[in-house]
Amino acid sequence: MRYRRIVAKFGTSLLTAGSDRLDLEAMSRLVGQVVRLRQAGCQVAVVSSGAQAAGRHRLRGRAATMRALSRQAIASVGQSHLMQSWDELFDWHDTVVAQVLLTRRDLSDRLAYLNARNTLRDLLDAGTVPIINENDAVALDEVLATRIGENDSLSAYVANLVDADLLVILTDVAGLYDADPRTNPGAQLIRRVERIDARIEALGGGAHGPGTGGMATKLRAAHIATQAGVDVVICSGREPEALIAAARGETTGTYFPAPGDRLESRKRWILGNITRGGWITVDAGAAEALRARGRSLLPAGVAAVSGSFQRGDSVEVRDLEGNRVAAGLVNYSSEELERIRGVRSDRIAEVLGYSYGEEVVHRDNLVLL
Ligand SMILES: Nc1ncnc2c1ncn2[C@@H]1O[C@H](COP(=O)(O)OP(=O)(O)O)[C@@H](O)[C@H]1O
Ligand SMILES: N[C@@H](CCC(=O)OP(=O)(O)O)C(=O)O
Repeated sequence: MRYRRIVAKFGTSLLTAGSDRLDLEAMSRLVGQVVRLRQAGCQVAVVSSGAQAAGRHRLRGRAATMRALSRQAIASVGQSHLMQSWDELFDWHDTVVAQVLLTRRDLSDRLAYLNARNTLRDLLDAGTVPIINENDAVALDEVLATRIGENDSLSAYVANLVDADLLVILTDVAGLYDADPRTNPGAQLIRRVERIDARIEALGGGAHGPGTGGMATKLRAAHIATQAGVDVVICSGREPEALIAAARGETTGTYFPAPGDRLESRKRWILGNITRGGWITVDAGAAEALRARGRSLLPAGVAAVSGSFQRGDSVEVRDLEGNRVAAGLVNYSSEELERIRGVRSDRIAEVLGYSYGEEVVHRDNLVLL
């Protein structure tokens, strides 16, 4: 496979296959592909829509209950059915799934963001398939800031969150056309988009069926993800091997290559956001481990903590002479680090009463200066 860590987004229109309920056959074909990717050594996180559709179907024949419930409440009814279906289908392949429900607030709050990221990475590293949806029940419409509102954008945020190499948005059309193919029979499929500019954005129409955002929100998602260095494919999930083909770099849909590489954009972010609040001084052994051996920074190598910073900040690392060694995203605040500096990693939980992992800065989140 060309890509290793993949986020696959399944839209309502695909999961219901044009009906008014979840289509287990369509879902099981997707499951088969995810399992094969896992066997090929890929990590796959799924963003699954379909809770509202499943909820409406569950409540069919109960008109009064349906009328009394908001869309969010209907999604809560459907989410458990949706998850049960995924769980059973993956279980046939001896694959464990995990439900993760997110809101916009979880992505904008730094602590929640880091916790979600750690949980998702743990789930992927352990070989499970996280299945993510928006937590519709608490993502209130009235409080606009807490709701993403559609899963195309959510899938782009998740791709960033787990540091994916590829985001595949699987839907019920073959990809991006130069006009909405439902209303323009002569519309042509666009195979590759180098830059999502206003001309491309103008092509994205809305949804006609059970879907929420249509092509417009898929293009927005593609823009978010490619800017962060993640390649994106929009393709038809009805094609039997669509997800596998995308992971091989051979999609028959629309391919959006990211303009820069993922690491570069991440490094740019780390370097552009170094906090002025404080810095970490490391001993000679740790400085050498970072500079020459590409290692993570562990608490045992931390000699001193200066100033104040929060978990998740980009913090400068200096050697005992005060020379700059690196900058990186810290897993511990300055207060926590003060308590665990010099301590062996396996004793972090004993000292703090909890642990955010054995590294102060993971090498993936570190840039040498
Ligand atoms: N330029 C376009 N190219 C392809 N599809 C388009 C375009 N503009 C609008 N669409 C519509 O977008 C729909 C897919 O979005 P949507 O129904 O929200 O799917 P999903 O449920 O997978 O998110 C297609 O069925 C199509 O009618
Ligand atoms: N959380 C909602 C997501 C709705 C949504 O974004 O649908 P879609 O446009 O089909 O991906 C649900 O599960 O129904």
